[in-house]
Amino acid sequence: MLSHWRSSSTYEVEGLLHYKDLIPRLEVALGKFSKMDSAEVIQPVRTTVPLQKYNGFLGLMPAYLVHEDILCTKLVCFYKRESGSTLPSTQATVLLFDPEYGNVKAVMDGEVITAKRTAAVSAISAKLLMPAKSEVLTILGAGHQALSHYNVFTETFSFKEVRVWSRRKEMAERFAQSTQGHVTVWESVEEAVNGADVIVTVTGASEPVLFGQWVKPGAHVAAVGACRPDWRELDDVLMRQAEVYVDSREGAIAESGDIILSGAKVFAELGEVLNGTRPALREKTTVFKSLGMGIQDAVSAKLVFEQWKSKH
Ligand SMILES: NC(=O)c1ccc[n+]([C@@H]2O[C@H](COP(=O)([O-])OP(=O)(O)OC[C@H]3O[C@@H](n4cnc5c(N)ncnc54)[C@H](O)[C@@H]3O)[C@@H](O)[C@H]2O)c1
Ligand SMILES: O=C(O)[C@@H]1CCCCN1
Repeated sequence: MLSHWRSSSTYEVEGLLHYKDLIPRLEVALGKFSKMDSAEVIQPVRTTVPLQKYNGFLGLMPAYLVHEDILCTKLVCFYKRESGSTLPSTQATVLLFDPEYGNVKAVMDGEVITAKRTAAVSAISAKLLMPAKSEVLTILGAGHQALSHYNVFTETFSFKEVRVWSRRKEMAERFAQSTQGHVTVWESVEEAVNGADVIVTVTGASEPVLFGQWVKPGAHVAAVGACRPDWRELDDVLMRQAEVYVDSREGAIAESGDIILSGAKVFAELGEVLNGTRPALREKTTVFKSLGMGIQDAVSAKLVFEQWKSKH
């Protein structure tokens, strides 16, 4: 049984979860979810307990994939941190159950799972929706998600140029150094996204940082931050001019400030595109609004557990 904690388990999970295994399983799970058949997938919208005093929330994210027999929940705390804070913004633990007996089979660190499965789903969105000839990738934000997105996007696609912007330039510089200089640092969001084919927003912002007037027509935006109904990363212009895709419609209309406050219509779930029931409008400007789903943690946890068992 995996029952280690924090740093050692982060390290352990890191070595057991690989994008090449994760991406196909996430595609299958997203497709099943979008069939809206409770005989296949049961995943309520995440329950959130606001921690106003600390500018954060506790999220409970249970899911059951019936045929795969994966019963799982993630417990995640997320905080909006002041610039310069050294406290972590996300801490998470994933519990994998034996669905027949109800016992917990494994307790694993959820930070790597959260980082990798979120980035992998953004990569799936880009595979489906980015312009056919995409050369420039811009990442807004320079934290954990920025790194996992950089890793999976450069592993999966061949961009000629990767740019980063962060609200603190030194963090963007540190990020660029960690990639051995394969990323260029930009002073302003407007300059960083100028001409970009793919833009990943992975900030802790609660007000828009990316404005539609700066985005090249036809570009694809994977919008990963702003996970509360009153938080924004994207402005109304972008939300209204783009075709909006989501991971879960139900989650998006309950939790996404970018969707709720702009009044933008959701065009499709990624799973609907994967199932062939809604089109991938690659030639249009597209936004994939990611909120994160329990099924994504569940398939990741199963993979980690399988890999761990094969080594013990
Ligand atoms: N969609 C999902 O499934 C999912 C999963 C995990 C995290 N997230 C979200 O992704 C975002 C990034 O998470 P992370 O783990 O990389 O966090 P992190 O704390 O490691 O990094 C956050 C980055 O955002 C920047 N930032 C913070 N506040 C900002 C502001 N007001 N304006 C501009 N930049 C700001 C920070 O400087 C840092 O570069 C968060 O909003 C988090 O809620 C989404
Ligand atoms: O789906 C998730 O895991 C994250 C947790 C933090 C806030 C946003 N969503």
